[in-house]
Amino acid sequence: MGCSNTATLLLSTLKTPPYSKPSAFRFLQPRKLYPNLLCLSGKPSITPLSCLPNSPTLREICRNHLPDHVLRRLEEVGYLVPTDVQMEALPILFSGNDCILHAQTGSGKTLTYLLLIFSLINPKRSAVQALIVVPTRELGMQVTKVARMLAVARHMDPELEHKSCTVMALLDGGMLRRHKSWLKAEPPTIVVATIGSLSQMLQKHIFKLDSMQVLVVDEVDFLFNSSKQVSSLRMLLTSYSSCNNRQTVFASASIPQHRRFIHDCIQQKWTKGDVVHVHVNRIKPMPACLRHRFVICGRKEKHQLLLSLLQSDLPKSGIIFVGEQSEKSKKAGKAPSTTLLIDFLRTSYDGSLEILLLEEDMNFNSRAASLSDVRQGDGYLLVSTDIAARGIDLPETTHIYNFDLPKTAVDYLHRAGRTGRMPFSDKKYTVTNIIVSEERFVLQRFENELMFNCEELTLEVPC
Ligand SMILES: Nc1ncnc2c1ncn2[C@@H]1O[C@H](COP(=O)(O)OP(=O)(O)OP(=O)(O)O)[C@@H](O)[C@H]1O
Repeated sequence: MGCSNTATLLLSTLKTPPYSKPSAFRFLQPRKLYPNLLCLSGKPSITPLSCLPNSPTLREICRNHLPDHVLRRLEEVGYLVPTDVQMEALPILFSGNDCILHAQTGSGKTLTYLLLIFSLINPKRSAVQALIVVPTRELGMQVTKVARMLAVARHMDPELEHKSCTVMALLDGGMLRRHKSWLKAEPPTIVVATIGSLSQMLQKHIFKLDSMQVLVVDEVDFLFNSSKQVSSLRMLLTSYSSCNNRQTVFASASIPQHRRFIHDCIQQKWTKGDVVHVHVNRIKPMPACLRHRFVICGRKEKHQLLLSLLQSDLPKSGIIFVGEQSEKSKKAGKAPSTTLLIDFLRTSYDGSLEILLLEEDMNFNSRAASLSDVRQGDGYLLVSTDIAARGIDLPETTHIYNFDLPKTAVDYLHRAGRTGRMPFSDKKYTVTNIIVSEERFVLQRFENELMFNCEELTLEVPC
């Protein structure tokens, strides 16, 4: 495209909230309702707790709880300094408490709960000792990869040298028959599962939870909100296992109505009564490294505008979020917006990034292929629906584009959080919303709810 596009930043009414003090501290806030309940809440801080002078290393926090070979493995892969959520939550988890990990996207919740698991499992025992429940196959594959990365640590004790812990991914779209034989022959130490596949195994009594010491539910708010998954999840939490026999961890960057949720956890016996709510960056849920912008245009100009943005931003890698196709549009036989956008980009985009698609309607193999291409390539533009919005960790992503606005503020938070996933980097990452003028008030609502500021960007639309 030969036309120039000059980006001019307009309107930057930065909100300066009274809480943005550059101090980092924590406080204990006992709840009236549950005197035993601890709520650890880190106030927003410019300096992360983990970067303050004299803050402990990850090894120091984990020293008396993790075997030495796992500690060494952590350092080999570069996990030296704890993130804030790791620093706050690990001592609580190691002391045996159930925990609700409530911290920003990209803050390191996965490693937090995995370190608890590795502190408790005994590789000599042939039984499933930890279960991690995730909402999607893609997130399950990612968590499995991190768990296996820790599991390859070689034991120094010659008796245990060849007895490393095993990690099974029991995910929708997998080969359940093969898993069945594996579970019967030699149960894995850790299972990462989607609720559908797990429930099938539990119903057929192929899989028992008698020896489970840790149960983790990742993206817990999403699972409780999903009409397809919630009843199986409740069964897992109460009928198939008892909170007294296990340590329970719920994790998410968003737990709307968290007091209500904690109340339910205790009442329904999903957790023990002294569950601790670790709430990091309580008042500022959106990572500070994200810069948010919006561009207003007509509906028909969106494709061209996205192209102009890609040409001026030059992302290293980016994710373009598109809304799900409505049932009405499907029935009318129309092509989904994802297909239209992919076709447009493949013919008009002349940059170096690979254009890839990820959406729910693709079969599991194509979905896996897209993600593996994303991880192996030199740079990508991933066009996706909200299936990529939760948990997916692609640290190379520098730009997020909301080609269609998400439905809720929580969805916005998770989409935006697919970038800015380098805990100790001081780089800035960009989230851009391409909206029509009537959507401005929706975006404003998200800004108010999530306490961030979105700047307007005016582009000279190409002729
Ligand atoms: N202590 C650490 N040091 C360096 N990098 C870390 C550390 N802990 C986690 N990370 C990295 O931070 C990135 C984000 O971690 P993770 O995927 O656990 O985030 P999360 O809190 O689960 O985010 P989300 O809510 O979006 O799922 C990962 O790439 C991970 O490898």
